[in-house]
Amino acid sequence: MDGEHDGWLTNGMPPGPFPLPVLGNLHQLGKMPHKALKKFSEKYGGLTTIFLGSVPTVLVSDPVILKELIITKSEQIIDRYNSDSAQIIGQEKNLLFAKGPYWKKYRKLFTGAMTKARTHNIASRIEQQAINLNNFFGNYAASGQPLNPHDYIRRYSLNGVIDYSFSDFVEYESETDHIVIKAAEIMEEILATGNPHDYIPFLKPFYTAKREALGNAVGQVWTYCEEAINIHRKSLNEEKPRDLLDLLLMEWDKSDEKDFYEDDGLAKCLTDLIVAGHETVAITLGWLIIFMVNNPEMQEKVYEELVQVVGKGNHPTLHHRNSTTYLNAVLKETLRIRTAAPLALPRSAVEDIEIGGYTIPKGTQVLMAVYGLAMDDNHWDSPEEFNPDRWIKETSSSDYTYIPFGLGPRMCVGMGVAKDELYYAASQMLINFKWTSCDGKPLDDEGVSRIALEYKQYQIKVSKR
Ligand code: HEM
Repeated sequence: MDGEHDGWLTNGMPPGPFPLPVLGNLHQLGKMPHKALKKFSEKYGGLTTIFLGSVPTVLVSDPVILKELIITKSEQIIDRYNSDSAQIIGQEKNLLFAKGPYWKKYRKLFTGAMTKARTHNIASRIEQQAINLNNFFGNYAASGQPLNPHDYIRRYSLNGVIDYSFSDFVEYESETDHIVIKAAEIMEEILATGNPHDYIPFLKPFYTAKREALGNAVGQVWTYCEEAINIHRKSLNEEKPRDLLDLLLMEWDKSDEKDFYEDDGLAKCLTDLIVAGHETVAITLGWLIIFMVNNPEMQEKVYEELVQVVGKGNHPTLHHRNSTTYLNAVLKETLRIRTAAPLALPRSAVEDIEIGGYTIPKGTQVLMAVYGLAMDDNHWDSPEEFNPDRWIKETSSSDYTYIPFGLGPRMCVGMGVAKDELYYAASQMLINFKWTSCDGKPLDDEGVSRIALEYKQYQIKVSKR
């Protein structure tokens, strides 16, 4: 079947808006691309072709087609699409952007080590970071000053990853020149705004300085990870693994494919945990605070549930998670309504794929409409409403319409860590403090669209319970 680009035939690809030379449809995405893309899906259907500059891209927004493509045909869509920036970040040697058998082998190593991390209670490192964050908020509450939580929740999410992975962390109170914080900030700033040369290759020469800055920042994190590998290898005690890196070295040692792995590849994959795990968790916590401030009765309900399950003066732990139904629903709803990765991460068609009566040609970039699916009123009652009860009443058809961590064999490898980090921080923050707006008005809940769907920074009052 031929798709129509508003009258323009696309050789069997799904329909979509008419693309301009050079720009493609970039000019139609505006300041909120996730919303513009949702409108395209509504107009053209569950498979829509758009051109991001010169990059042909298929957006998948139908849950049935999504399941067929990402689960049933998973091998045909397992690779990532590598933009120029992605190439700089990973050189196709990292988990985020590598392809084929290389990716599979490193993914196996990480999945194995992360599963073992559960039995060795490595998540207790994250718990300690949540306690440190709350001690910091405690000092702030005592001062009575308005708080912009942005920098501190970011530091928590970074600490969560580097403590869990390397037994390293930075203090909340101090100015720090920790190499990873500086490098992560540079990387995120460069990536967040999007890079036109990723879509319009002839612009590359105009972005030399930016490309070099990205390469230098990521290079510093590789060096940090390589040094951590050396130190861990010398001090590893297999009886008492301290963190994820210890467990990775142990998995490597017992692997049938021991000779395949290299320090260079491991360092690049470890770098991903920082790149992919820092902003995403911090942004989700930032949104959680907004929705709790704007819905004081829900905040109160979470508090009461925590007091009942955990007891006042006690630290919530993962053992309490199964009993805090309402808090779990609040976290799920936050990840639905303001998902940090509204288009997940781009996949690439490994070969020509026949689906839904159309062809997705080999090499085409494929995006999952994470935001579009989560906000589709064909699948959700009043999707624009923050309503944790929808998860308790189970009235939603959430299977393939709720995919904040992606789908299939290439879904987020850090999902378990992310959920632990979110639970620890949220439970501590909400049992210990009351969060209110400074002027009694609701906080902005629209946000700004950068590479992630970010909140606008805000100030709030935090008072001790
Ligand atoms: C709220 C927090 C997070 C969200 C919403 C999120 C979301 C995602 C999504 C949508 C993908 C792409 C999945 C796909 O293609 O199907 C992904 C991949 C990935 N995420 Fe996360 N993530 C989060 C936290 C984390 C954390 C904490 C880590 C590390 C500890 C992490 C590490 C990764 C890595 C390494 C990949 C690439 C996996 C691969 O290609 O094999 N993420 N994440």
